[in-house]
Amino acid sequence: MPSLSHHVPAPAVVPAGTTLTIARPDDWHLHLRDGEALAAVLPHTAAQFARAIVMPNLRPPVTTTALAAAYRERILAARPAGSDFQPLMTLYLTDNTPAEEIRAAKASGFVHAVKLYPAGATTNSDSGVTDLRHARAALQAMQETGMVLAIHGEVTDRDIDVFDREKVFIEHTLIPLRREFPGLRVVLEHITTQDAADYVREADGEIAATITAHHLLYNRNAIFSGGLRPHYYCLPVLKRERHRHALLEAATSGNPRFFLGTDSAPHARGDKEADCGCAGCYTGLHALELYATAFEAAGRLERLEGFASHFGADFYRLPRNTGTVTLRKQDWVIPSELPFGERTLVPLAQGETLGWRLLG
Ligand SMILES: NC(=O)N[C@@H](CC(=O)O)C(=O)O
Ligand SMILES: [Zn+2]
Ligand SMILES: [Zn+2]
Repeated sequence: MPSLSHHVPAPAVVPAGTTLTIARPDDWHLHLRDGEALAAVLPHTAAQFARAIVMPNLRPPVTTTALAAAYRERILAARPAGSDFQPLMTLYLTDNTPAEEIRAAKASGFVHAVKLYPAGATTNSDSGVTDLRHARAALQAMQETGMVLAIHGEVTDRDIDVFDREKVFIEHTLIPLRREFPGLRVVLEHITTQDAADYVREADGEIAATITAHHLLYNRNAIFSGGLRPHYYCLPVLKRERHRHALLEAATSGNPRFFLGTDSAPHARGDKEADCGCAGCYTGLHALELYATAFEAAGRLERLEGFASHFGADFYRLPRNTGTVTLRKQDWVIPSELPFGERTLVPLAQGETLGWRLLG
């Protein structure tokens, strides 16, 4: 039986040829990069999603509404002919973000979230927040205006084991932050642990979480299967099977606090296959098909639409999309690499057979 060889096997339950039609989905966590990388990856996302929350971790980062406006124009200009894809912009929070910048972002109508990267946590996070005390004025303005705070939830302390950084962040940073700003609207991004799923399900106030396809399909064995596999390395890193299982349970539960965010994070092949390889999995090409594979394995395909097409828009207080997309149960082989400007890009599960295909 064809399957993704490093993902945890599960019986296919749907016969070949079956179709699944859902409302047009959105991606609530996406890296589009800039320049020729943007041009290479945007057509994939635009074919899959109506809108996406676009992460601001460019070099230099998108720290102001003016920079976000210019980036938005570059994305719109890079769309394939006829595409109505809409980028939803974000600002990169720093130690020095003034409250007025938050108010300007809110007033713009095109900035939908402010992103917290703890300094040093992940790709291009060196301008991130070193101590949340420095960001108090901005956080206060976010709470007042209803601006969403999107969080990369990992501590950066070198003494904390890399597999524990999300859990420790929730205890040491997120809970105190939400106690100080109980009205802040929070999305905990790309959750990877049972601890995060339990916290988001049970916490008071306005909180939600995005979940990637790769964290639903793989546990940390995928990184070490027969050798070191850099294309399965992302941050927060894949965790144990019990965590994958808890994430799959959350994503397919129908709870509107959990919704789709691919965290598709393209890096050129040579930047991942390196002495110090970059973190990030590229799923922009085949995100919906990967999610459908995970939901099918859980026996919950009927819950994909809420997760992919309804709950994120509701949380962000945006209208749900009109129109539909259709997936068909049909085998196809994921390309082994894709053009990426002058370089190449390796999609997640390259060369393997995927059992769902988005009809164009
Ligand atoms: N997820 C990743 O592994 N990498 C992301 C950054 C991020 O989302 O933390 C990137 O920009 O490459
Ligand atoms: Zn992140
Ligand atoms: Zn990301």
